[in-house]
Amino acid sequence: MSALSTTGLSKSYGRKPALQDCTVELPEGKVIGLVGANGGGKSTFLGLAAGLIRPSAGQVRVFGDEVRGRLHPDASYLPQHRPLYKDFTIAEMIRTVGAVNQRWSPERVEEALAAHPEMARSSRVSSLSQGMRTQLALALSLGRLPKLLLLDEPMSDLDPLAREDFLRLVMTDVAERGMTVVLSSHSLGELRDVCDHLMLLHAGQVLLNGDVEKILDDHLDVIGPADDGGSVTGTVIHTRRTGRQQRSLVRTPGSLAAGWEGQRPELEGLVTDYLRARQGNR
Ligand SMILES: Nc1ncnc2c1ncn2[C@@H]1O[C@H](COP(=O)(O)OP(=O)(O)OP(=O)(O)O)[C@@H](O)[C@H]1O
Repeated sequence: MSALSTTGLSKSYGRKPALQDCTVELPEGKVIGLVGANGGGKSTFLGLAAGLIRPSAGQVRVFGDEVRGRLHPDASYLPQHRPLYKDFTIAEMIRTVGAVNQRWSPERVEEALAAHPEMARSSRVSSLSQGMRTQLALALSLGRLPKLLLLDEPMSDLDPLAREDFLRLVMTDVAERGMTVVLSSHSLGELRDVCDHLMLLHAGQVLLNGDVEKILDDHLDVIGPADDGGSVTGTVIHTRRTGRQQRSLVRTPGSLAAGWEGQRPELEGLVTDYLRARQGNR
């Protein structure tokens, strides 16, 4: 079964479409990287999956159950603005979230915070740095022992060591409990290390959705003479010309003509080429 599936899912704010006719299946037990340019629809997609945003059309299902205006009991959602009460202490926050969740593991919260002795349980949320708030919010999300964890740009305010700790915590639950993670990020380098599956959104449309290795296998970076573009077979996603050479990202390439060389693309370059093709060269 898919952890998360959508059918014809659309969301408009007024007349402005933020997500258009999105039909995807996101596999269970995998780490799914949700990427795209600013305003591409990533937060909207995650908000819809969490039941916090009402669709304009279409459906979202989590483990087969239609999401209707509330978070699925097997899901946790960490939005970009961390959902914490500023006047509460850390201990009060943990108790409060624990009290409203039937499935709750205070031990998991403590494990998640163990690497941060500086976060005294008597500290008020208002006194925590942005990164500390993210760590607390993640610990609370993991305390629900979710089967699906939805994370909206979770690492944007973490330092490099905290990012490593963050990913290690999440990957432990993926490995030990088969948790599925949908993780939006602008840092493709970071995603490359942890993601099995990639979903690329641009202007509310799904440009790519699939297993990362399969996506990379389906593409080729080809380099050849600038005046010989007609020899390239397959779907050319994006081309750049420099002097007498041209470099193209090609989907489902055929055999290469004489004078051309090809190599498997890197994930970062592939995503950038898809976005450049939509936005014009910059
Ligand atoms: N509450 C809202 N009211 C009106 N428009 C909105 C609202 N939320 C998002 N939008 C618009 O919907 C589109 C998608 O926004 P969204 O925040 O989902 O993108 P994103 O991919 O998460 O962007 P970013 O990478 O910048 O965080 C954008 O054009 C944005 O301006």
